[in-house]
Amino acid sequence: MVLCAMRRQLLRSGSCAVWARLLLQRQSSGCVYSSAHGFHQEEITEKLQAFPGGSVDLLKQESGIAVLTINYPSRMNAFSGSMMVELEERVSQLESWMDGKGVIVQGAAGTFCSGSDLTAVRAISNPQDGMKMCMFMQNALTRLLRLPLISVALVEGKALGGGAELTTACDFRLMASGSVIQFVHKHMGLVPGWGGAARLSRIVGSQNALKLLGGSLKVDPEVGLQIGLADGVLEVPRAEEGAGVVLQQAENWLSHYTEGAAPVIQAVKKVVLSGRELPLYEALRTEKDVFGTVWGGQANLQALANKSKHR
Ligand SMILES: CCC(=O)SCCNC(=O)CCNC(=O)[C@H](O)C(C)(C)COP(=O)(O)OP(=O)(O)OC[C@H]1O[C@@H](n2cnc3c(N)ncnc32)[C@H](O)[C@@H]1OP(=O)(O)O
Repeated sequence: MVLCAMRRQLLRSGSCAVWARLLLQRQSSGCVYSSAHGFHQEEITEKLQAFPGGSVDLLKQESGIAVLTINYPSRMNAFSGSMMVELEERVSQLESWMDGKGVIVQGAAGTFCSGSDLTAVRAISNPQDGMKMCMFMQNALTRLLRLPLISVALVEGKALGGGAELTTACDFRLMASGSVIQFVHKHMGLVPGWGGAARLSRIVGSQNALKLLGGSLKVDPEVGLQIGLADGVLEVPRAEEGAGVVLQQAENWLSHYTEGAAPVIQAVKKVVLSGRELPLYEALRTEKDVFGTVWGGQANLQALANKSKHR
């Protein structure tokens, strides 16, 4: 409501650029829900902490590529309540990583994530708490998608339910041979609530999204490539399975897009993000602002001094 009033006032005063900047700031903070929507972060965090187990681990590497690991192998990396809270904390850490360029989201022990922990789901099955959990995860996953880092979901084994939704909160998806992404929500009497349906429709188009959700279809790497859900398939020879071989392949794949100075890579992500999320007029103005942050910057001056050629 407050934002709508501000928007009207800014539009009346012709300050569209200011509005666009405000919108982008709001977007980059990822606050889909705030107290104005009845969402109280501390209240839901406390409720989620009552369902502990597993962890979400973050490894920031000197290469500028971080690895975020969903780690609860005894439950096929399902999200416990405390893991949802940890996810949000890890996203905050990535938001303030000045040297970061990319992030790979993976599951521990050769499988991606089997969605929310059904033990917790059973215990908080009333609609009010379900909605609060849903708002919490939408906020966290929207902020993950809006990081100024290029993100890749590395899918090994199974990505089910909320796990499938998590893959859509990354810029790219790489599927290892034998892996499956499946929106099993319909079988659970549900629809996605972590923002997965909205993002999926944008990735594969609404026709394909309707098929995947309506049929709870199993997407293997071949189908994934066909419909544009997967951006690459990692073939892992049996003898080389395990021991981080797939992760290394994903890092190699991502490094094609993260080579260069961190401020430039972050700027690339920001202009694409604004193109993806803002109306054209506002995206153009944002692009100009981001351009201003790299023009005459260290990488730009260095390239000019080197008389770079692009043969
Ligand atoms: C946001 C909405 C949602 O995400 S709703 C949740 C959607 N996810 C599901 O319904 C997944 C249900 N699980 C399964 O279908 C199977 O366990 C899958 C993942 C296919 C693995 O099968 P399989 O390889 O045969 O192993 P398993 O069933 O013996 O599982 C190993 C242990 O992991 C557990 N597990 C698995 N998924 C979850 C989950 N989402 N929540 C809680 N626990 C889960 C299983 O119960 C099993 O535990 P245990 O060894 O029996 O103690």
